Amino acid sequence: MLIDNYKIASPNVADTDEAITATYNYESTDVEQAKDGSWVVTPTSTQYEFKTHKQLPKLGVMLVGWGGNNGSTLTASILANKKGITWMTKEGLKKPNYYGSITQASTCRVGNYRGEEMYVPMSSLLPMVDPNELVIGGWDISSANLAEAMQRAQVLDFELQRQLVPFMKDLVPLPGVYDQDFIAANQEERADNVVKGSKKEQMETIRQQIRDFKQSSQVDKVIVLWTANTERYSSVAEGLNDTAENFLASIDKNEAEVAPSSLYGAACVLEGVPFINGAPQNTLVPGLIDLAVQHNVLIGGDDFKSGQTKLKSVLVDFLVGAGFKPTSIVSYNHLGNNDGMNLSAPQTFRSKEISKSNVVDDVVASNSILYGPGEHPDHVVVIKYVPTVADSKRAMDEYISEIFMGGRNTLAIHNTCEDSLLAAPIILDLVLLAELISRIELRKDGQEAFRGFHPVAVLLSYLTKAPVVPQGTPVINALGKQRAMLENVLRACIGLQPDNSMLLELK
Ligand SMILES: NC(=O)c1ccc[n+]([C@@H]2O[C@H](COP(=O)([O-])OP(=O)(O)OC[C@H]3O[C@@H](n4cnc5c(N)ncnc54)[C@H](O)[C@@H]3O)[C@@H](O)[C@H]2O)c1
Ligand SMILES: O=P([O-])([O-])O[C@@H]1[C@@H](O)[C@H](O)[C@@H](O)[C@H](O)[C@@H]1O
Repeated sequence: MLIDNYKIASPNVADTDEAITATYNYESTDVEQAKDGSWVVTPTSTQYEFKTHKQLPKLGVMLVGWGGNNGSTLTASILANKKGITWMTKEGLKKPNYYGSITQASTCRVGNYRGEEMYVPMSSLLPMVDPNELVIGGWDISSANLAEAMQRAQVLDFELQRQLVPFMKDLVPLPGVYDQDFIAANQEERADNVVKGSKKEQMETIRQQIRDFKQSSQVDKVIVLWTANTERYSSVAEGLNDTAENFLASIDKNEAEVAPSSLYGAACVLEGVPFINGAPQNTLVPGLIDLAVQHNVLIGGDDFKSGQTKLKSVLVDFLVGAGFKPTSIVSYNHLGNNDGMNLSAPQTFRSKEISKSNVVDDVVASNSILYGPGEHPDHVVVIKYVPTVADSKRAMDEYISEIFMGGRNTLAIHNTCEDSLLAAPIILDLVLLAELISRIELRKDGQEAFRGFHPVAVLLSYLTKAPVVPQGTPVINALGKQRAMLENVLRACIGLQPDNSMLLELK
């Protein structure tokens, strides 16, 4: 049963007009190796205090690549939800929704009432910005307005598009920073709306555009998210982008190897604006991460985890967790949108191949019963550009696993859907959760001052194929663990322990 009108009755939770403050016992373990080589696992309990500020900002979102399939689809969908626009289709009347968003369409278990499992919307756990109130803007190297972009994307039903055109035709992307060396050559014909000048001048232009947007839209906060084309990887080198100082110096020196996406990231950090990378390239080079940490500005990424890879991070976790040994994973897909066209170039495909391939590493490494040192399933990723299917991506996967007594199990999966209808709600969650995270402070027992989370927003991992994590911390790709990490931190902020599924009270 779903309940959305509830309160937490706990002596450890104080809920005032300004903030929700919760004292929380964090139960974990400490693992040490004894002198004789044996291992000792010691349960630990650490007291944390969480403070979540409740004042919701008028939130502005600036999308890099606003005129793309994802950007135009998200903009259209928020307008349709906000205005309650319905549309007729051959299957009947359709209503707008936010399916595919965990904040807007998923629930969390809070307990059992007289034998019935009780759930609450994830969005009710802590005060969260209403997506219908977002103010959206952004950049695109294509000058097409958002109505033209929506039509170009061929994602939404015609009857819905027709009703949205009046609300979108006057939304025009800001000129973007374009460097043909970083995306496929086939994108050049699209690039009629670009910022000229040196890299330093381009970065300063982006900074000014952010300030202008904040001023003109009268928002309290801005979050910038990259949903522009996938770039090739940037080289990472000492003296180039290994530290904040070297990274900024490289921009000053107009260093060719500084990618447009990293320029947007630098502009955001210097403006104190969170920056999230929804594509697979290594935008967040070490120097940019260092800059974000120095300025304590939230950054996150990489690459929305939307469909084929999201399923992979569940399926391999299930197989290995069940004691089966995946030995071959082949992921093929074809799509016909501009993303697919951009990915038809080897250098941009390579960026995507990396993010789609590394997603099983944590699960494989978790089971040395199945996998010897350095052993890994065969893993192949293929992406082909087929214009006819447009945004309706066709994904075909084959998983072969060794099972009991020399047996073999083969799973063949076919998955078809508009890629942008998977990505748009993920963009929404990234933005809403990044804003929420920035309002949460915490302190550990005995520490005086509250502090924010580490600027590298590992809590966004559920939404990304290749989570960027603070240096020296593990990369978790298994979807269940990623979701648990996020939900349990939100639960801790209202004094609730993780839902451990033990149901001891019923046994
Ligand atoms: N399911 C998904 O759609 C999905 C999942 C994961 C990641 N992604 C990534 O999201 C990104 C967007 O996907 P899409 O389908 O919307 O692609 P798209 O090609 O339709 O949109 C990208 C937009 O970015 C613009 N652009 C390119 N370089 C720019 C720059 N430097 N500055 C400003 N604008 C720029 C392009 O003109 C285009 O309008 C891609 O990188 C894709 O790999 C998509
Ligand atoms: O579905 P998924 O693997 O999460 O991600 C998608 C890929 O399958 C597709 O090839 C690519 O074009 C999209 O940008 C997205 O990355």
